[in-house]
Amino acid sequence: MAGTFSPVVGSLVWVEDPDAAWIDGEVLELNGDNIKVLCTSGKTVVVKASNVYPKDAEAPPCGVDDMTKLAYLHEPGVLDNLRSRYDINEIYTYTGNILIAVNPFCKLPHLYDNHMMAQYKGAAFGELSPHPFAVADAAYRLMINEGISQSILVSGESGAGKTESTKLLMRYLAYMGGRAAAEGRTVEQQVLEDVKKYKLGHPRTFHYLNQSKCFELDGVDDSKEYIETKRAMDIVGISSDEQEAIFRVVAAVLHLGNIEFAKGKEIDSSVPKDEKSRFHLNTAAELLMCDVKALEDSLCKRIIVTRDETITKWLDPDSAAVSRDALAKIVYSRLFDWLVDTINSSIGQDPESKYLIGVLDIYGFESFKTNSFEQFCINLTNEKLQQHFNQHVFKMEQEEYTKEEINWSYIEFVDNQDILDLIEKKPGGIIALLDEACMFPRSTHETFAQKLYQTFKNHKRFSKPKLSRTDFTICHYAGDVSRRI
Ligand SMILES: Nc1ncnc2c1ncn2[C@@H]1O[C@H](COP(=O)(O)OP(=O)(O)OP(=O)(O)O)[C@@H](O)[C@H]1O
Repeated sequence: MAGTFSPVVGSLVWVEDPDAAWIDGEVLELNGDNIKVLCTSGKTVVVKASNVYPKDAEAPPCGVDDMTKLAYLHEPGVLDNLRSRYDINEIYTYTGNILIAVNPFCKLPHLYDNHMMAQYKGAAFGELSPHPFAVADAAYRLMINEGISQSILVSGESGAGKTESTKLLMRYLAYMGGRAAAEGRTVEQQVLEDVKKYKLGHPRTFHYLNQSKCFELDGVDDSKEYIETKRAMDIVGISSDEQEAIFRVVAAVLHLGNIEFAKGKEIDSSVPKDEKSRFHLNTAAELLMCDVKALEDSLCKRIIVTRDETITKWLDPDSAAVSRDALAKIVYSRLFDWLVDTINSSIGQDPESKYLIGVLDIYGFESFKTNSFEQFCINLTNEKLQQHFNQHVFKMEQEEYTKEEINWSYIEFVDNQDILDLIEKKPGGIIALLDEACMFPRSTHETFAQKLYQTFKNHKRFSKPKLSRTDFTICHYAGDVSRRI
């Protein structure tokens, strides 16, 4: 866009600013390739003509709810529109059928209540203010009326608010297909009964909860969240007996975490450390409905089954603590898996079903000073989705315009294919190099680092890299490769 725009004296423009990202101003002088701009901040800057973007003087001060209505759909125009809307507490904006959400970093309960869901039910897309409920409703209606499965992709950087948006989408879909919850006792009553039944106390007293030393968050009311969680479980059809079992298991995990061990009578053996540890052991067994001696043995002993015999080995206190944490993790993880299965079948996921709505909430793009291999994989997935998005949205839309004979100008977008090639292309791409390096012992890692350095150096986006070979650090030879660029 900047390339095709020829500013004249008096043009309103956007110029890049190191602090504010973009700042608007008026062109004062043109001098060959350079132009002088008087910014609204009062400062005058001289910039390359190819680096300024036109500003729409007629843009409404409160922004537009669908950015396809903008005169110029370029980065400063999009950001300015989102900021104008954010200033009037409008965090959602459409770009066609894409919903853009800006993280409000505060609770906005009035936006998401039952009344809101009722309003969006069946409303034509675009008729009401942009909202995740509108996206979910459109997907639901398309699936029901056209008999086509739907996908909703939620993407964005880490912490942008994807999971919150996903929860809203799921809440709306559950509302469309679920049933209402029954409320009885007051919030306080219910929370207190719980605390009592599961022998729980303040989070500060539980090892698994007190590591961060953060027990309260501004704007988060734990009792309300608890009731919300129970209500959500009611909505997806988890019975009260099952809910009771879920809370019992979670409480049991917390009690397990508080069992400490001391040396026992036998060599290298262990026993619960004191009365407090015994109390937590007994409560965990009670909540898990298992024999307390069997639970103690499972923590303090290891049974090794060989072809000929079964050997019981005592564990020392440190090993018993490891065994305790492993048990807590596996119980919690099984509970999680059970919840996913139960929710899927409760909300009617039927393996025979012809259609479905998939909601993908991916890990957000992350960039730290030192990135782990996991972050590298997360970022690759994001790059691949971006490529899919580019091809699907830009290509498809532009084909549609051509078909309809609509007068349009080609929309420029940054093609990230070169990044994907750098990572995935065979041979010579980072993954291929990693594969190669992981097959050989540590001694080959210097060669690997050299090849990786060369790959970056040859790459067009890094053709003048401010990199040195020591910027590539390789951790274990089993394939855990840390990347520092
Ligand atoms: N619509 C919203 N209303 C209120 N708070 C929000 C909203 N969206 C995001 N937040 C706040 O931002 C925080 C981070 O959001 P969230 O966990 O959804 O990010 P994410 O994009 O899923 O991050 P990651 O990729 O790291 O998982 C939330 O814990 C919440 O405090």
